[in-house]
Parts: sequence; C-alpha cells; structure tokens
Amino acid sequence: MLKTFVEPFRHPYPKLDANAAGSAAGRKPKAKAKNWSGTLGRIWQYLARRKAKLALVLLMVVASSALALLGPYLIGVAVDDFLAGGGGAPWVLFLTGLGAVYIGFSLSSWLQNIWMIEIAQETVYRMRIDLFRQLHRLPIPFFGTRQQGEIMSRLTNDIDNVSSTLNSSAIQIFSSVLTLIGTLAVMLYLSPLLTLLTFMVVPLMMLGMRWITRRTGPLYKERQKNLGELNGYIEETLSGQRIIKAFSQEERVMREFRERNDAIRQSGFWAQTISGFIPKLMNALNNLGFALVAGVGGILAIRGAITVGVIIVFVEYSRQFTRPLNDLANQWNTLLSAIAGAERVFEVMDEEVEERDEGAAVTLQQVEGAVRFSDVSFSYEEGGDTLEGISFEAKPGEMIALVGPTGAGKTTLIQLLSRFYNPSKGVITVDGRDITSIRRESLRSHMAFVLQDSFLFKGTIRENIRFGRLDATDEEVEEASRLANAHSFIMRLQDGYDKMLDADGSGISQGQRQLLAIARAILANPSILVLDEATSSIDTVTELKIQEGLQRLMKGRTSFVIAHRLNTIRQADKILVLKDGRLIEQGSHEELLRQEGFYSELYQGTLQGEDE
Ligand SMILES: Nc1ncnc2c1ncn2[C@@H]1O[C@H](COP(=O)(O)OP(=O)(O)OP(=O)(O)O)[C@@H](O)[C@H]1O
Repeated sequence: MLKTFVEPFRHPYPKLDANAAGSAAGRKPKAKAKNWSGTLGRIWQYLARRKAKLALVLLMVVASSALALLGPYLIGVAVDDFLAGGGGAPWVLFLTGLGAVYIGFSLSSWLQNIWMIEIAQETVYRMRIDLFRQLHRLPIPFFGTRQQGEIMSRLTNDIDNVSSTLNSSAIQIFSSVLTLIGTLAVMLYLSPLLTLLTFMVVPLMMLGMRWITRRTGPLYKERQKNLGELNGYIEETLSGQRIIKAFSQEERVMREFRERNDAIRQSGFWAQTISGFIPKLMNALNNLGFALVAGVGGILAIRGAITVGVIIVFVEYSRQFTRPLNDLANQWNTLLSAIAGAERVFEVMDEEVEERDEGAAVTLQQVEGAVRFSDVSFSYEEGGDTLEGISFEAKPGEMIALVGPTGAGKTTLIQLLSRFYNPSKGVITVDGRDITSIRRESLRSHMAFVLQDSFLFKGTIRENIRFGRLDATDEEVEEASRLANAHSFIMRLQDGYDKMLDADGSGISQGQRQLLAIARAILANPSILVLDEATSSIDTVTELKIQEGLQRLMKGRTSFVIAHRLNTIRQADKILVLKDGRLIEQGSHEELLRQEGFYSELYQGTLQGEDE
C-alpha cells in the first residue's frame, strides 16, 4: 500500500547540511558582522532613511539639553543677584523665564520622544520585511540546520529588542552625551578647579562600567541565544505532540524544557544582577564627587574666590552631570541586549541566498520531460562521494523507479534534479538543456513532488488544493479533485470544499490528505513528477483510490518514484538500482531479473511476496 502526499514543488526537503560541498548555492557563510560598530552601522542604514525626521529629533535633543543647562544657570545668577542686594531682573520676570525654560524642556523632550518612536517603529518594520524576504530567498539547506522556532525568535524577540532600544535608549544615550558635554563646558567656564574635582570620580566610573559590561555583554548575548533555542524547542515539541504522547515522553520533554528555561534564567539573572551594580556604583561615586564639590566649594566661597551662586550652580550641575552618566550606564544594558538581537538578525541577513540564476538562464514555456544524468557525482561533505558517476536517461512520460537500500542516495539524486544542490561533477539535462542554464523557478514550476510529508496550511480545502496553481478556477479545482478521487469525500464533508483545515491537516484522515495532495499536483500539471512512496498502510479502499489517482497523475508525465512496493516497481519503464551512491544496475524488472545481480537478490529477499 502506498502512503503518499502530493506536493507541488514548493515543499522543502527534510534536514540537509547547510555547508554541503558542491551545494547548489555553493554556500559559505559570509563574514558575519561580529563587531559592534558594524552592527550599529547597519542599524544606522535603516535609521538614515528618515534623515529629515531624525534631524528634527536631534534638534529637539539639543534644545532639551540646552534648556536643561539653562535652568540651574538662571537660578545661580538669581541667587548671586539676591545676595548682592538685588537690582537685577525683577523676580516675576525671572520666574516667568524659568517657567518657560522648564516648559520648553518638557515640550522638546516630548516631541523628541514621539518622533523617535515613529522612526524606531519604521526601522523595525523594514528590518522585519528584509528579514522575512531574506528567509524566503535562502536555500533549503539553511532550514535543515535550524529549528523553525529559533528562526522565528529572530523575527520577533530580537527585532523587538532593537525596537525598544531605539524607542527609548537611543535618544536617551544621545541626549545624555549632549548634556554631559554641555554641562562640562559650562562647569569649566564657571570654575575649572571645581570641574576638576567633579571629574576626579569619572575614571573610577569608567573603570567600574568597563568591568561590569565586559561581564554582562556576553551574558546578554547568551540570553538571546538561549531564548531563541527555547523558542525552537517549544515549536518542535508542540508540532511533535502526537509522537511525544505516543512514546510517553512528556516527562523527558518537560525536563529538557526546564533545563533550557533554567539556562535563560541563569544568564538573565547574572546579566541583570551584575548590571544592577551599575546604578549603585554610580550613586556612590556621585556622592563622593558631590561631597568634594560642596566641601572645597565652601572653602573657596569663604575665601571669596567664588560666589555662593556658583556653588549652587555647581552642585546642581554635578547632579545633572552624573544623571546622564547614570542614564548612560542604565541604557547600556538595553543597548547591549539590542546589539545582541541585531547581530542575530543580521547574521541571517548575511547568509548567502540561493545562488542567482546565470544571466543567460532561460525560462522554459513547455517541458517535454526528457531527463538525462551524465556522469553525475555529488558530495554533501568535502572528501566523500554521496553519489558517484550516475548516468541514465528518462524519456518523456516514462516512469522511473529508484530502488536501493536506505542511504543509497535516492533522495539526493532527486535533489540534484530539482537543483537544491549542484553536482560536483557531470551534467543533468532536461529536454537536452543543462539545468544550470534554466531559471530555477522555471525548472521547478514544471515539477511537482509527491512527498510522504504533506504541506497543508490553515485554510479551506479549496485553498489548499489551489496551492498547486494559484490562478485555477473553482471548476478546475473540482476537476482535479475528481481525477484524484478526492471529490466524493470532499462532498461528504459538512462544508465541502469550504471546510477549514488546520496547518497540520488534522480533521481529515491520512488517506484523505493524500488524495488532496494528489489533486493539488494534478492542478499543478507538471511535466516531471517525483513521488516518494511511503511504507505505512492505509485501508484497502482508500489505497485503491490513491493508486487510481496516482495513475492518472503520472499519465503522460516523466515520473521518478522512490519506490518500496513491488507493484510500483514492476510498472516502471526503468528501474535504477542504487547502492552506496552508485548506480549499479538499470533496466526493466524483467531485464534486471535476468541479470541476476543485486536487484534480483533484492527481489528474492525482500520485494517478492509483498503486495501480491
Ligand atoms: N544534508 C546532508 N548532509 C550530509 N549527508 C547527508 C545529508 N543528507 C543525506 N546525507 C547522506 O547521504 C547519503 C544518501 O542519503 P539519501 O537521503 O539520498 O539516501 P536515500 O537512498 O534516499 O535513503 P532513504 O531510503 O533512507 O531515504 C546518506 O549516507 C546520508 O546519510
């Protein structure tokens, strides 16, 4: 019996090695943006799209930083004026001015905030689009080596991290730097000696910060990585629910989940605990600077070297000076975490996409289905040979059965035909044309796959069948379903063609899913068909329907069947017998039996007696 799911080309193959030698894309991961300046530079490229708005934000940051400096300065002037016996500006005017300064400060802070949120949201919106597009341009092997959840985590968690940092931290960091520079300038102008005292604590602050961030940086990075892996694990266990339950593996799954969750807890705990020292350290050093300014300032004032107003301004500035330092220290953590996130996003963006079709590559309008392998060799890894010197020919409309022990190279041969990989040696032609000179999309549009693992998405039955050819009319969908023997079961369903299916196809039986998959492939109308015959059984009536549907599907198309059933194999125009990556025998069933070679052994040993 046959367990087969029909798949138009789009379905990915199972796990493959991303770095396979001689792969279709010849992929070698590009040098990754490991350094911060590189990562920040790339974030900047996104931000730079909104230069005008960004300039406005910067203007507001400058305004708010200047106004923040002006407030204390005005107070100092007023105090000195008061101590000197007045005579300066009237109090009402002073208070109005001070009020205007603080209102202006709030307004500019508010504006910079909302504009920056707008820029940040647009930046991550574009990043998400770029990452999503990149994911769909990556070659199949990329997905074989990564968990889906882990990839998704880059699209969600990591990008969210960048977003929240841009929303708040970026602006804060910039304004802190500006405030620092401004404060320093005014302080130097007022009293170089007191400025020096205030700054005595800075090297200590820097050293402390450096010590801490050197430890927290890798921890934040690890947390992001752990989070991604946990997502991957969750996705894997949710999609494998049936298997987990069937093998009573809930305990083990839970245990592994706990371990992974614990890894996140550990890295998060240490990252945050160590970062937590930053404000405390800043505070302590802050107070030290404060005491120095107050003490020495007091002595200077008594000696008449400076005015009381200058001390008041200085005390206020020294607080204002350390606040941005504190802010910088706090925002540093968020920044680290965002950089870790951005690095993971850019890492995927740097993955080499499926090799471009050559400039002269052609689009085939029609394909007869003549396939030829001429001395084709291929290896997933450097050194070995997964396939070696494969040569055969399939005439249009012929059915070719691929036979051989597990690991012989049957699936690999099909992958070369569909150009997931390029051979390391030899040529594959379709209708006499080297497939590397045909545009991939065009080549694949003339192929459909009948895999054991069907791809059904959340949508109606009609939509799922139409996936084979998106512009098919309702009538064409029904016609394909009739030919596939799927129509009658669909009509018996309550909503017929409008029945909603879940992504995993639950809600209909396995046999019915196969019939749907056959209908989908009939609709795709390919010239070359690949069927991967599975081994599990389905009830005899459905099995007959599937067989009949498949016969109609294969008619007039060149079909490659990875066959396990004698019935299928005997029908084949040509049987290719693979062993250890070599094509050791080829011919019809009778011819191969007459050769009394490996096939004949296989026939006597395992095939005979099946399906009869
Ligand atoms: N992505 C990969 N990276 C490295 N080696 C691989 C990869 N995929 C397959 N192989 C190896 O290549 C060889 C051929 O595998 P292939 O899947 O083509 O065999 P098969 O004949 O289709 O086997 P089966 O009947 O079990 O499906 C095997 O030794 C397998 O381990």
